[in-house]
Amino acid sequence: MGPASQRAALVQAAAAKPPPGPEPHLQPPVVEVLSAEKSFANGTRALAPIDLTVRAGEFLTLIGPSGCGKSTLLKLIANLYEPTDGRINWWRGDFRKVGQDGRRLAFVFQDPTLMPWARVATNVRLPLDLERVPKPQATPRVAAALEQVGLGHAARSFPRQLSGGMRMRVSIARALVTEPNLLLMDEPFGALDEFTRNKLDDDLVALSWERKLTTIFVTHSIYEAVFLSTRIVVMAANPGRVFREVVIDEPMPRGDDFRTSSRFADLCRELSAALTDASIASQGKGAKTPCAR
Ligand SMILES: Nc1ncnc2c1ncn2[C@@H]1O[C@H](COP(=O)(O)OP(=O)(O)OP(=O)(O)O)[C@@H](O)[C@H]1O
Repeated sequence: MGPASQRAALVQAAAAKPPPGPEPHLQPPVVEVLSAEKSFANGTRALAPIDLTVRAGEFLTLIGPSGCGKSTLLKLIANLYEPTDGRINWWRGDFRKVGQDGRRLAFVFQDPTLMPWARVATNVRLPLDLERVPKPQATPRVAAALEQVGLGHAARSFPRQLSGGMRMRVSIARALVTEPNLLLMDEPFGALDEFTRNKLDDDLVALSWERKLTTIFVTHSIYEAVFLSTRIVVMAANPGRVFREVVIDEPMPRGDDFRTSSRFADLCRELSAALTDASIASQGKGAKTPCAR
């Protein structure tokens, strides 16, 4: 099966599934940010106290002017940074809960950061090698993760032989191979052309819905945020803070029908207005207005 038909199969499989069970607000919390704030050693106050609960199955997007602390908040949630004050709960406990009982977190960065000398399959296997998963168990998991991103045929290729979109798919496969339930993505498609980005957005919506992933996503794109998210948190800067929330109650999985609908256009307008307000609220210290894409 070629990548296009694999993608279509994935979208179809997702569409064939029954709708998810309880309402989003009744789902258990996966991440609770409890008055967490962050200042850096150089005195930059990146985040004022943030309160945010992300529930199982949500696709939550952080958007806001440059420097409002989206990446900092994501890194706090990934436990890559420690809050200066306040705390974060994962599955209602501290970070030791992560990794226990199948509760897994994976992070996808904007740069795919692949090992150039290693084949695609070896790149995807890296987290399993680090966990010392024996090769006979790791190999089928790597194959399954590559199939999921439509790259089953590219296992033996080297990163230099792949397009930018394919390299990003490898990076996503490397996250999926760990079978995460919490996926953190920091502007993963920001460097890609619009066509490739739309295709990856389509696949991500199908994947996260089918696998009931809880996803926290950072983007500068209004269209991408509306297309992917169940909820969007608009942040303001100076200091970084939650400014407004926009709920996208369109059913999953979504496709071009939604992308070309008047409802989509209305939601983009609503988010654009919220971002303009957030930019105004951030002004005074050089905050930039986000782009429309
Ligand atoms: N390691 C660091 N040391 C000092 N200051 C930092 C560090 N990382 C980020 N900052 C500062 O913290 C603030 C928030 O940065 P952050 O990268 O989280 O914002 P962002 O919203 O993700 O920005 P962008 O949209 O431009 O990627 C900025 O003022 C930034 O300069």
